[in-house]
Amino acid sequence: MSEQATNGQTSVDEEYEHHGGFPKFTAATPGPNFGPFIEAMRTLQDLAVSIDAPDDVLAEARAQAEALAALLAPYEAKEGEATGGRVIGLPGRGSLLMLPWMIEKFDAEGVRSRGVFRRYHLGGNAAAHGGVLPLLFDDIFGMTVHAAGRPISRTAYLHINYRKVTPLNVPLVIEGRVDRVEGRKAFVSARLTDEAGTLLADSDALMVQLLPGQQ
Ligand SMILES: CCCCCCCCCCCC(=O)SCCNC(=O)CCNC(=O)[C@H](O)C(C)(C)COP(=O)(O)OP(=O)(O)OC[C@H]1O[C@@H](n2cnc3c(N)ncnc32)[C@H](O)[C@@H]1OP(=O)(O)O
Repeated sequence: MSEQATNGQTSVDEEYEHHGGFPKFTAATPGPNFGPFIEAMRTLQDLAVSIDAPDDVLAEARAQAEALAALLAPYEAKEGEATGGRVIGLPGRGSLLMLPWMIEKFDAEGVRSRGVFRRYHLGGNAAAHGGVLPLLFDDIFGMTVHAAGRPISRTAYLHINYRKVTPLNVPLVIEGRVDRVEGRKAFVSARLTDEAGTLLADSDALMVQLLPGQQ
């Protein structure tokens, strides 16, 4: 992406053109411990939602968790500067919020990502919580419009058809594409399938490019 004006300053127009009113994000290149740290945090989330432990074990876990929070608190950084969410080579771009999936394809034809829903995504009956799927679809749509060369846009609506229950810990694939563009509006769609191609959910959404200066 070309972000610099000829005088070395990022022009407002260029900033808007590429970021659509969102904060400017640049890729982060953390040290080798960041990825394993985030993965360990996900394992903790899996355990936090699934354990049935005695209270003395919980007392020790609480103490260790509070110590870890105290260790990290001095390093809290603002949006756009925190490492999480800016590491393209890590699952979920290194964000604990995002699904820990890896991008396989990112171009104007569309975006494809692959991964699993984990124990901490459990809704009921061994299936993913229905509220987690919009997060996956919304993020793939955000990436899809960006990969198509449009500024990062804001989701106006997002509709999901839940076709089959979404299993945990089974490799799945999501593919998104831009179906049509009308000025500021990009109409996008995506399909979530298993590796055999069985459709689990599909979605369509409207992504609206922000106007200059729009909050
Ligand atoms: C590698 C890095 C990648 C990084 C990738 C990571 C990116 C993640 C991206 C995540 C994206 C998000 O989740 S964003 C967060 C969730 N979304 C939001 O919070 C959006 C909140 N809503 C808004 O801000 C606003 O309503 C907007 C911006 C969507 C639209 O407001 P506006 O700018 O005033 O425009 P407005 O005139 O109302 O609408 C523009 C056109 O869209 C149509 N329109 C607007 N809303 C709707 C609607 N719900 N359903 C139908 N049509 C609609 C209007 O009719 C109009 O059509 P016409 O008359 O012109 O034909």
